[in-house]
Amino acid sequence: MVKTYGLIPVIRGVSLQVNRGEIFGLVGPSGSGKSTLLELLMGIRQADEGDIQMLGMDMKKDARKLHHRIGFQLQATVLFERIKVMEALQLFRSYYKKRRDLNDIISMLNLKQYLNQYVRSLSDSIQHRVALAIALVNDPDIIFLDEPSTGLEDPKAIDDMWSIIARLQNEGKTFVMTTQSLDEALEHCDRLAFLMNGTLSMSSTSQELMHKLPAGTQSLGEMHTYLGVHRRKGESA
Ligand SMILES: Nc1ncnc2c1ncn2[C@@H]1O[C@H](COP(=O)(O)OP(=O)(O)OP(=O)(O)O)[C@@H](O)[C@H]1O
Repeated sequence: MVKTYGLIPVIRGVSLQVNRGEIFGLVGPSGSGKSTLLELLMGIRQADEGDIQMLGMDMKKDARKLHHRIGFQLQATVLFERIKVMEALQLFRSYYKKRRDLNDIISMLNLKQYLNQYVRSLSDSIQHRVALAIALVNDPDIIFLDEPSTGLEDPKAIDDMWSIIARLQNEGKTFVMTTQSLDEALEHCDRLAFLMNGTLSMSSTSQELMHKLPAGTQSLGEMHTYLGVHRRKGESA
């Protein structure tokens, strides 16, 4: 895929495959093009070049059908802050024919006590749970998450989020997520792809990568230094 904003190329020829049932992480620093790539995959933006096949369908030809089979949690939750939690869930659920049981979503996300509260009155971490709940209303096969732990300062909230994602993966759901955190990606994603200036520098399973990385590699900067050294030597990382 290629995507240019005006004259500025943001995605410069990315090709990737995500396997059904896996948690796939797009890792990269701020501005590397992660959100844009995610938005292309979700069909929110159109690629200038390239095709997307998903669930046996073509994103251009079968966009409407595909939209019913995906869910997403973007970084901003401002869209629905002026309504109550239950109203937001019912509203988004009403857009779809296939729907997940609302009580199941409410109990999985532990939202019962907040249903009659305005979204804007809730803490960031609860708003985050509401956004994830909304991503589930159509019982999607593929769930896209844009930096899901950004804004969650409480470690318990982050652990809870990953437990919910693990439970959904056990049901067979596929996740495609972006993150700036190498640690988080290594711990929770089955496979990773590294995005830098709109190109993929590598994709690998987390297991393989953990064995290859020098002990103590923690940051994305160290990771890119490692990849750069290997590329200069003509080796595959
Ligand atoms: N609608 C737009 N019009 C023009 N440029 C844009 C637009 N959206 C993003 N960009 C630019 O494209 C580049 C990639 O942005 P993108 O948000 O995809 O990166 P990112 O890796 O997700 O960054 P972050 O982690 O900060 O969200 C940035 O330089 C950004 O300023």
